[in-house]
Amino acid sequence: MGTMPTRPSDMAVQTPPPLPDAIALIDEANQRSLAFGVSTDDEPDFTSLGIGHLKDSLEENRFLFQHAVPVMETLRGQIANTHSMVLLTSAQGMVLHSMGDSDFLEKASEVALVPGMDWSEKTKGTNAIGTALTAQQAITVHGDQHFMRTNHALTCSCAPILAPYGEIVGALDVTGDHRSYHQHTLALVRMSAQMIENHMFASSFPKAVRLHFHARPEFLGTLVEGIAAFTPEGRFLSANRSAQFQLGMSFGALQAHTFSSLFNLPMSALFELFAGSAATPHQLCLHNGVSVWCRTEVKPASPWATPIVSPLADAGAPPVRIAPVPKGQLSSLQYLDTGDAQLSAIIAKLRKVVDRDIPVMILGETGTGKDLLAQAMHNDSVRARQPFVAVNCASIPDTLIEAELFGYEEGAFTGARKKGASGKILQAHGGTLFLDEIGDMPKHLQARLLRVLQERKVSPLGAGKEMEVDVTVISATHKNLKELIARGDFREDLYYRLNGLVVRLPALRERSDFGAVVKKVLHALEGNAHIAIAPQVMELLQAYHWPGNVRQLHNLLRTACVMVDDDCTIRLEHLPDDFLDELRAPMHPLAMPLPAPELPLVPSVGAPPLSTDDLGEDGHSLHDVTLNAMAQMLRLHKGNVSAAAKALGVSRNTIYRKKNLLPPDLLD
Ligand SMILES: Nc1ncnc2c1ncn2[C@@H]1O[C@H](COP(=O)(O)OP(=O)(O)OP(=O)(O)O)[C@@H](O)[C@H]1O
Repeated sequence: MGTMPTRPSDMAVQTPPPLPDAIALIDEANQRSLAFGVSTDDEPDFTSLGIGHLKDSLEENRFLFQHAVPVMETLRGQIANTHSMVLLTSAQGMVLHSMGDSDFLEKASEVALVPGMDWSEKTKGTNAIGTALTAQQAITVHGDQHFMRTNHALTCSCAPILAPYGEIVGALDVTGDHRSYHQHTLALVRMSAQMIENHMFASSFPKAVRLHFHARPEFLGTLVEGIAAFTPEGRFLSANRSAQFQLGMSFGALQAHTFSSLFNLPMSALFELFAGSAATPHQLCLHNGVSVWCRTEVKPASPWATPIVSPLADAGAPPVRIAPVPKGQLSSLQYLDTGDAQLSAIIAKLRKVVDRDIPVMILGETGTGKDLLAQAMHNDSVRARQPFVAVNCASIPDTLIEAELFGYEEGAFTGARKKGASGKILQAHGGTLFLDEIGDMPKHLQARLLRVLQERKVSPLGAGKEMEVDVTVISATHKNLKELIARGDFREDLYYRLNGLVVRLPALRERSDFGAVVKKVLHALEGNAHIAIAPQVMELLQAYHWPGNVRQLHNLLRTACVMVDDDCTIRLEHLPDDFLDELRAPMHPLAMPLPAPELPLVPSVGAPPLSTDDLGEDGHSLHDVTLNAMAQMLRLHKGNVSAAAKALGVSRNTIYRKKNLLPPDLLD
């Protein structure tokens, strides 16, 4: 390091103390920042790239964008109310898309954290986005670790995203107020980046032989399974991170291999093995002697893995996200009718309009089940076998929404794909078009949408011709459209076109069937229907105000189900810390003396960072991270529970309680 100043300010680093690896990365980044001529006192640069570049970059990164947005939405749900935002960037560090807490979004725009801005180290010095992209690894850059003083109020965790052919295509970042720092954020960001990678992988090799494998059969179909793609002749095409880890080889090294050199089996034997049922896993032996469970079936691990593409979708284009037909029990209006009088009345009304070509508008707070209700209506209609296409108007940037909705012809604009694209309205032909967050539809497109609804014809950009389209339209919003109309932000004629029947879903706190909803959610969380809830916890849950409604309940129960002990009962100690903290807060209406929290279950300072290969099952819950931290520490300490517990800052009993959830043979 020589005598070069390696820190951007003379202030001491505040919380969190960085891991040694991170210190080295930040030192190197600071040296690069100096070499680039960035000054610690530079002001945020709002002019660097501009909107023209953004449009081109969005078009260039369309595939990444489509697969990242649904994951970003999930991540946003997990970090809701933490004064943070989720950002997607290009491989060069340009912000492509952002979403998050509205109060923080406002502040973020003051430090140029908005789409179109460049966060490479060249312009911003050390920062999580630029540094993760340069160092090609996930990192948290906190407070005054940022090179520029103007960014010292931020805490940022970022992970690069790899394309199916191994190159970095972008980065996923969570940035927040430095006072809202949380140790789990980096692991969440890593898992989410890996999820995006797996979704891109799943839609990249439709004709290849895809092998899903893991040493433990229960991990097949989860975020941590290895996926490798081969040509039908057995030539290696690609492998995700977990596959590379399990096969013990980098992407580059794998390229010299074939299916038979990696799995000790000729390709023909693989076809024979799975001839009966591709869904049944079989055990194979890897070239390194490790035995793994495999399947070749392309099972949708998520809504994005095997999208239903309507006959009109263009052949060569990366598939768009089309909302999945939900699982059996989630599929009907009857399923959603769980005894609340308001909801029953709504469902009775909706039953009357199904198949009557009456546009339905669903109002309701976030997480009340608007999307689910729209899917239920579709599934109960004669259109059930046709596509259900969901468009979230809030998550598509203004610059892309026109092309996304209406489609475009070859060469319609700079960067347009060779064969053009059909657009989501045409993709919904014969089925249902669900326009979520319709209040966010840009004003200039409202008139075009109105014409489509009135004339039942679409003209893709640059096509110069109209195509007939037959869709049932369901829209939803949590905004007050009447207010938007009064402000001139929403067209009144479109409003009247969409509101054939308007229903307002009650907030969870207003519902009288809380117990039934809890049961339904536990049921929907596969394998957890048998889990009970202690009366004290049920009372607390019932009295809570649930700002995130059923989504929040779903997330909380999913976490609690992972934490339960052998008696399968959710007690207070199984609830997430942030939820208990909220209840403990003196200002909270339910504030009550709850037992003190256990120390956080994260690796102590100096412990190695979590590896994505050790991450938990569904990639959504903080407690998966907890289990993985435990597994990693146990491995590191060769199964010594005392040492692992000490490193994690928890009691030995905490680890023993999770014994059944940890990989076998880990505990001494
Ligand atoms: N009745 C229910 N039973 C089980 N799960 C439900 C129910 N209603 C909603 N959920 C779950 O809650 C979550 C949120 O539901 P959904 O996406 O339909 O809400 P939303 O109102 O459309 O939210 P947003 O306005 O934020 O888009 C989903 O995980 C969904 O499966």
